[in-house]
Amino acid sequence: MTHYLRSRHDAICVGVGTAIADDPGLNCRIAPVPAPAVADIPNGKAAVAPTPTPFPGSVVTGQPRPVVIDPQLRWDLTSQSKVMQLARAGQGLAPYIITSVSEPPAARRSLLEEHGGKFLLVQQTPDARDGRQRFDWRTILAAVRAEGLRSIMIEGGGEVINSLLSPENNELIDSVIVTIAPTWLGRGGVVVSPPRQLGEGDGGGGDGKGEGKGARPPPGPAARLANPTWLPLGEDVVLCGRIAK
Ligand SMILES: NC(=O)C1=CN([C@@H]2O[C@H](COP(=O)(O)OP(=O)(O)OC[C@H]3O[C@@H](n4cnc5c(N)ncnc54)[C@H](OP(=O)(O)O)[C@@H]3O)[C@@H](O)[C@H]2O)C=CC1
Ligand SMILES: Nc1nc(O)c(N)c(N[C@@H]2O[C@H](COP(=O)(O)O)[C@@H](O)[C@H]2O)n1
Repeated sequence: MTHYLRSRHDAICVGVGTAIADDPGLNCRIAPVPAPAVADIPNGKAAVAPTPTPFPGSVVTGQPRPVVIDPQLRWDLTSQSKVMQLARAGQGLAPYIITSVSEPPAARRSLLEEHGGKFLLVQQTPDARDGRQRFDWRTILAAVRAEGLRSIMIEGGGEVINSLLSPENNELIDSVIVTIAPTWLGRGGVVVSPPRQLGEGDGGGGDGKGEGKGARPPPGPAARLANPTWLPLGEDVVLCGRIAK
């Protein structure tokens, strides 16, 4: 499923936490999946949803562009990083690294550019919730779009997914695909639990403990997927849906 989805997007995105933890390849390791021929569709009706064509204007060539969110350049990218080895072997593309470091180390920039990657300089702004300097997802997507990339799969990890699933970003998400495997990941597993929107309350902005005037508004309804589809796939179940409005 992951590689099928990678084959359908111009770009795939992970956070620096994933890049450091996994040294991922971030390439597509299946051949492009063709749309089913009409003759293959039983009784003239599709037994499964037809394979979607890539987004209009997409530059999909079989390999997605890895996009790594690394504001402080914590990822020690070297010529031996898997993504760079795959780029040299013609089995993947070198990453675009979204950073707020205006002058990345010259050697790393040269290495990246020799492989066809680049740094994309993006300014961070204070997060409305905690004041931390963060990238706004609209700015990230605009920077990716300016490179001619028209579709992006946000693959992980937990912090990236939580930040994108924040209520204020819901309108940016076309669809959500979750694979559920019969596995407990344990303490080191990825926890996805985006913040919940506050509901209509008295809005007093108090300490959140009290009742009535001055208390924090109660939480609004929990976020849900609309029209969810559950598909068994081997031992796993794949959940697809759109964010409910
Ligand atoms: N099962 C699955 O499908 C997947 C699992 N994973 C797993 O996820 C784990 C890593 O997850 P996690 O540790 O949460 O790390 P992430 O990969 O989510 O990266 C988090 C880092 O990315 C940067 N970042 C994320 N969002 C923003 C933003 N809006 N603005 C600025 N910077 C941002 C921050 O870097 P900084 O701290 O430098 O500010 C942050 O610490 C790995 O173990 C990996 O195996 C990963 C992908 C898929
Ligand atoms: N196990 C798993 N299932 C998925 O559905 C995933 N999207 C991932 N994602 C991440 O993919 C990376 C694997 O490395 P390659 O890029 O394929 O070399 C790794 O970062 C996983 O955390 N994983």
